[in-house]
Amino acid sequence: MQASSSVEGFAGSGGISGSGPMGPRRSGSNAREAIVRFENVGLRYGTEREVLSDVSFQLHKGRFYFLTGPSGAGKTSLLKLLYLAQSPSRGAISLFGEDAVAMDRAARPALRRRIGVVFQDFRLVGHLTVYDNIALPLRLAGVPEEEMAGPVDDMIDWVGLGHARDARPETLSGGEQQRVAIARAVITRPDLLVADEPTGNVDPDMAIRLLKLFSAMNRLGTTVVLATHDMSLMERQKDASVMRLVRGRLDDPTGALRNPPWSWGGSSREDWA
Ligand SMILES: Nc1ncnc2c1ncn2[C@@H]1O[C@H](COP(=O)(O)OP(=O)(O)OP(=O)(O)O)[C@@H](O)[C@H]1O
Repeated sequence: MQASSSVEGFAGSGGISGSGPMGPRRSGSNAREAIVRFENVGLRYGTEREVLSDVSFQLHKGRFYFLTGPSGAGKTSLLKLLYLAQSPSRGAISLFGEDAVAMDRAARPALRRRIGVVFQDFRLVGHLTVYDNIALPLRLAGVPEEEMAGPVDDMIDWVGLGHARDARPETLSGGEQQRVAIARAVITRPDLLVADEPTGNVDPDMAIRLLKLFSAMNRLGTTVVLATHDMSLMERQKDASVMRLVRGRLDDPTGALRNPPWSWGGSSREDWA
């Protein structure tokens, strides 16, 4: 994995130039557009302690990011903030240049349609076939049936589910359901793809194949954020940047967000799994 400056942890108040919380990009940052900005974001469920604290970073258009960290560190919670399923308890979030916190609820669906999501628990529609689950986002977007058939069948073949095209989700294995969820998330070529442990239920060969799919989308311009514990995936995607959460905070004591974690002094690859 290359050193990269495209994830810019700027925890605390000193990192951003400009006036407001969504002010101009700080000088010297990546020339690519920042499509996501978190600043001092905190999240608390009910009256519990914060599960995310002082989370600040930018994601740049067309880049590939891994989000890693121990179980319970807050990865799913951070992704929920990204795809607008959760509002922060404090802090500022900007998505595609829009203030995602202050935004009118009615404006959210339009923004949400630009984001493809692979949920950890898949969330397939039980009464629809594999084909219809994958076609669903295209139908919602008003794509004519005759235009969608080719791309949906190509996608079904790509994720190796040609044999299950007309099957219902309950008849599929966990790994097969996961592949349907991935195909559904990417079929619209979203601007931002958010995937929560998308290879957690498949064998290593299929994990590599799915990573190639994410990578191909990324080359077409989709910004990818992939939460995973899988070190071998992170090693394969050489140009990706790594964000690591530890107990709800982005862990960047020595610039790890800009450098491959396993080249980080004193840590072994196993420390990052
Ligand atoms: N809806 C909720 N209500 C209350 N607490 C929650 C809720 N969702 C998550 N939490 C808590 O927030 C913390 C972070 O959970 P989260 O699922 O975001 O972590 P994670 O890093 O994705 O974990 P894993 O790798 O096991 O999926 C945990 O302590 C969890 O118990």
